[in-house]
Amino acid sequence: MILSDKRILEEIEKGTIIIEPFDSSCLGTNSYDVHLGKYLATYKSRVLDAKKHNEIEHFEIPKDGYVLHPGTLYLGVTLEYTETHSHVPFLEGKSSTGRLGIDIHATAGKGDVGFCNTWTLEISVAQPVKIYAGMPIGQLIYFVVEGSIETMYNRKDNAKYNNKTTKPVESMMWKNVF
Ligand SMILES: Nc1ccn([C@H]2C[C@H](O)[C@@H](COP(=O)(O)OP(=O)(O)OP(=O)(O)O)O2)c(=O)n1
Repeated sequence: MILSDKRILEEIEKGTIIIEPFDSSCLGTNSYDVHLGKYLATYKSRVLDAKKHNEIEHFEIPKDGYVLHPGTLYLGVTLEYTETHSHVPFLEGKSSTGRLGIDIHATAGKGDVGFCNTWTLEISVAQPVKIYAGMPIGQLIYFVVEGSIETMYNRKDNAKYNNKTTKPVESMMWKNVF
């Protein structure tokens, strides 16, 4: 089950969902529109190694926009900081960004109950496209979770992406043992 607009508002009033900044005009019928934060990042190395810490460099999107090109993975970040304490949040694209050939996540759209942070976006494009800080970039949808939870994401010792930040965060796959 996915939360409706009214239900998302009720959860915000209860404090089980936090979205900062929040603007009720960003509520869709059963979603909330999120926006592109001002920082992007790219990996320093062209060849990535899943076992190693691949470092990134951050840069600010200029006021008059920044052109993304195919063949490069850009890490972006939502302007919105979110907390979700009782539902499973999912980050999805928007039809309007999809129609510009912009993908906002490579494979990971799911969030965890207890996730408290901005969302890192794994952005790739089908053809060159100029993007702007503050543009609508995706939407959050909230699923009802079935069953009780033993360990919330923000209580997990090995939660990799819960350190509060306004910048995109690189892959922490290197912390996995394999
Ligand atoms: N595009 C995305 C998708 C998810 N997340 C956040 C919300 C999730 O709660 C958190 C962890 O996502 P995953 O469980 O998919 O990631 P991992 O399994 O790699 O990390 P961990 O071991 O910390 O669970 O990252 C994000 O910032 N950007």
